[in-house]
Amino acid sequence: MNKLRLGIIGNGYLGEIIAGAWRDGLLPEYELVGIVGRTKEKTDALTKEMGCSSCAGIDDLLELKPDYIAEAASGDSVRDMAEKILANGCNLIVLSIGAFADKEFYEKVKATAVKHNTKVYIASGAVGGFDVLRTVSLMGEATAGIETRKGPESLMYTPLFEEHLMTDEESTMVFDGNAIEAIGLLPTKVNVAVASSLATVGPDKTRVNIHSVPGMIGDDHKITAEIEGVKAVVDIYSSTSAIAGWSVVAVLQNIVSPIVF
Ligand SMILES: NC(=O)C1=CN([C@@H]2O[C@H](COP(=O)(O)OP(=O)(O)OC[C@H]3O[C@@H](n4cnc5c(N)ncnc54)[C@H](O)[C@@H]3O)[C@@H](O)[C@H]2O)C=CC1
Ligand SMILES: O=C([O-])CC(=O)C(=O)O
Repeated sequence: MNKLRLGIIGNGYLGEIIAGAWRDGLLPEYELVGIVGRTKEKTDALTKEMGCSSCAGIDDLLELKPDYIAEAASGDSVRDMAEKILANGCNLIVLSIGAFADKEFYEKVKATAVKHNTKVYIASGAVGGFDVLRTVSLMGEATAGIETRKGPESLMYTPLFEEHLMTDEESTMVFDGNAIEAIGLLPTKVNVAVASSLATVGPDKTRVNIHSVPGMIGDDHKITAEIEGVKAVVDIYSSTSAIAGWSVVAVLQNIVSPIVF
């Protein structure tokens, strides 16, 4: 059987995890054809290791006729490339889901996918349980929210950081708003909030709280979706964001598996 052709956008931490899983034989139904990166030297080194093409941009990658592209780059890359990818008959797996907090863009992406018979897969990223969260949200007028806990160091260089957080002994709520506001303030750190909101009641209606927890390493995300008589809580702690890269590997396995989780 012909292998499905796989491309990756992003040559960083998560892109390397996806490529490494392919190299290590976890995705035998796929051929990794190319990786797009912004830094040529780094992309060349990674693609040499993988034995695939080094691509300077999305056009180079699309010339290789991929069936699936996994994005592990940035919100801007999704904004710039998603429609082009889908219109070229290629399916897209997204990690920088924050781009979809923009309803108009999200709707355009959906319409492009429908028109070209392609699909967008929202990877579970650093969280998960979208199946049950979505199920509960279908059952009635749900309320949904996500509470994120992280150490103060990981808030440095963001608008939420304040020096006292580094010496505080108690945890502090540093953000209370919706998923649109959250991704606006932290464009690379709360994709999980936007993904959870898309699975439930939408970015404008999903409540997001972020707590700075002294000494905490990694992130804990607790997502709740609730209607009268049913409550789902999904709580995921991870010391690094590697789980997000692995979630793309899980999507790619689901796509070819006779059993879908
Ligand atoms: N959904 C989720 O739960 C999570 C999502 N993420 C998101 O995944 C993405 C990747 O994260 P990491 O691998 O940790 O970041 P990283 O910074 O290690 O790697 C990203 C790489 O993509 C490249 N890149 C950025 N924009 C590009 C573009 N337009 N074209 C080509 N290459 C581009 C950068 O040069 C960089 O090497 C980020 O947007 C991050 O916010 C990260 C963690 C969890
Ligand atoms: O890794 C995490 O815990 C969450 C994250 O960066 C994101 O949602 O973008």
